[in-house]
Amino acid sequence: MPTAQPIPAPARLTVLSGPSGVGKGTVVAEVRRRHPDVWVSVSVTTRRQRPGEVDGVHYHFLSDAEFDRLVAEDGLLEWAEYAGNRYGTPAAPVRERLAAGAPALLEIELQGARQVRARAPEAQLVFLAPPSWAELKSRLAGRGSEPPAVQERRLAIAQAELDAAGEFDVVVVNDDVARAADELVGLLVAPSAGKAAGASE
Ligand SMILES: Nc1nc2c(ncn2[C@@H]2O[C@H](COP(=O)(O)OP(=O)(O)O)[C@@H](O)[C@H]2O)c(=O)[nH]1
Ligand SMILES: Nc1ncnc2c1ncn2[C@@H]1O[C@H](COP(=O)(O)OP(=O)(O)O)[C@@H](O)[C@H]1O
Repeated sequence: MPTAQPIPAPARLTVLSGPSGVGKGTVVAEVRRRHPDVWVSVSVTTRRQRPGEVDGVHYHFLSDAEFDRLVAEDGLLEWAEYAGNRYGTPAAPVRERLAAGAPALLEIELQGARQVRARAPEAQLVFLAPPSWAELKSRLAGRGSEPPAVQERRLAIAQAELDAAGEFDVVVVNDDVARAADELVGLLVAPSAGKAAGASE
């Protein structure tokens, strides 16, 4: 568990989580298409680069040793192992962004979201949910970026992630990309409405 300094408050930090294949990347891309000024953290990962992914844009792709070094240096705001690879949020860019009073968006998995909650209780946690389990399976398979065994592994994790949706401040259902992007934009720009207005029971 990282021990770097706490994030300055009250700047708005939003975390978007949800199971693999639910459409996090697609919805965030739509938000950025409409609002290029929305800043999204670029994570580091030890996962292998997929075709079409650009180093430094989609992720910073690191070796295990490079990732170890960042952890040792306390350079990550949070990090987690997911389906056999490690992923983490570089702390400095997020801290700079928030210190400047500008919103920051992290797209990370459940363990990382919990770490952010522990370190920055004022952060807004948003869970992106699929309209149904069948639809989640078909999106993950339809993307075709992982072999079936990896898809199965991600679906097993997805079940646990869906069970944790109640820990989040807001649940956004990704039934339609444009609608879900609208809802996310509303949460990003509302100064503090997310936690109060969107809190799920
Ligand atoms: N904790 C944590 N999770 C991350 C980070 N970056 C990405 N993830 C999550 O890692 C999981 C796997 O990401 P990826 O391999 O890109 O697959 P995809 O999101 O299904 O396309 C997803 O749930 C991401 O949201 C990070 O910096 N920290
Ligand atoms: N609202 C939606 N309706 C139908 N398909 C979607 C929707 N959102 C995303 N998808 C598709 O689902 C697949 C997984 O989306 P992706 O953004 O890669 O998910 P994640 O980043 O959560 O793993 C992609 O093929 C994407 O085009």
